[in-house]
Amino acid sequence: MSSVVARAYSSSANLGAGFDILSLAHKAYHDEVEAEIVNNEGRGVLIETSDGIPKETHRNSAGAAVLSMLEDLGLKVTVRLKVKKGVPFGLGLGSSGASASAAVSAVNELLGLGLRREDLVKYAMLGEGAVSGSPHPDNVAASLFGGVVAVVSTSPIRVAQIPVRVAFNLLLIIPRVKPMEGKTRKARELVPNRVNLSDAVQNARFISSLILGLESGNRELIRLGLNDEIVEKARTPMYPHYPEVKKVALESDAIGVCVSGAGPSVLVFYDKYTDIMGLKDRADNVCKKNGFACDFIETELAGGVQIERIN
Ligand SMILES: Nc1ncnc2c1ncn2[C@@H]1O[C@H](COP(=O)(O)OP(=O)(O)OP(=O)(O)O)[C@@H](O)[C@H]1O
Ligand SMILES: N[C@@H](CCO)C(=O)O
Repeated sequence: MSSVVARAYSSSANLGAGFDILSLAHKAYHDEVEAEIVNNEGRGVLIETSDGIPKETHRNSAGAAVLSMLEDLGLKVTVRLKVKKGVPFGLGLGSSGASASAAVSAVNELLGLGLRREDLVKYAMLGEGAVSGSPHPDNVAASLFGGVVAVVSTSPIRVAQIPVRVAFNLLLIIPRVKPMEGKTRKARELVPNRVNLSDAVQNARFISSLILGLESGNRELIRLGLNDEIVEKARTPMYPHYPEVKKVALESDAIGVCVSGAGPSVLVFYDKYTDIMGLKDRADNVCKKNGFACDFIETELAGGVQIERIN
């Protein structure tokens, strides 16, 4: 019985003010999903995993994503997905998105569907919706495309890859805490439906600054762009450590800092001008002051989803 294995990397979404828009993939962690055909009698998705995530298809981001794909394309096939988690979940590292991205890519290859990556984003984000209550495209766009991406349209899906003309490294500051059940769902409930025009304009300025800074290699524009007047502020109760972690990181001359996805992890952009050792010490003290230790993962931009092997 043939099978296809796909690998998708972790991601940090909501770069600066880019809530549901700007995201990047990093090599910190990855998921692997193996897809195989069980039979051609009926439509179904079976989940095999021993990594602490739901085995029910509709509660698993990978299963829900693939089922939406089979239903939308009218395919009568039952597939099995063996999900091997590498991305820790519930920490803002795009874990549910990585599984969904790897799963739809493996099935696309397995069934020879020839779908474009935008099509795969459409299905993978439905997998995200099964987990967080609302389909958001940013994590899966980063895991599928790689690099830094902007989801510029959701109907139809359009993803722009942002050219990065500046050398930077990434530091993930990951609280060593028990993942909150349904963390992203709860975080999305905190986002206001109505905002002040002044805050919306300020966030548009931040997004402009971030994208222009990445494309031009302007360090100051990147730092300015990694701010958010709306979502990060609304969600601060979920990560009270963040404002002070950001403060000490900038005092250590980080390029810029933002919350990774829906948190609680924090993403730091840094380079040769950054006192990275001092930054980690200071951030570690802040975490301890908040009652928990943190892991510090130095990483870099990752590519998009990869078909690892076809058995
Ligand atoms: N394939 C999967 N991989 C990871 N988590 C999954 C998966 N399927 C369902 N889940 C559930 O989703 C939740 C984790 O997803 P959640 O969106 O809250 O955080 P995350 O994806 O790890 O980070 P982010 O904030 O970047 O989205 C957990 O409750 C987990 O049980
Ligand atoms: N944009 C999503 C990303 C989750 O990682 C959210 O913040 O809800």
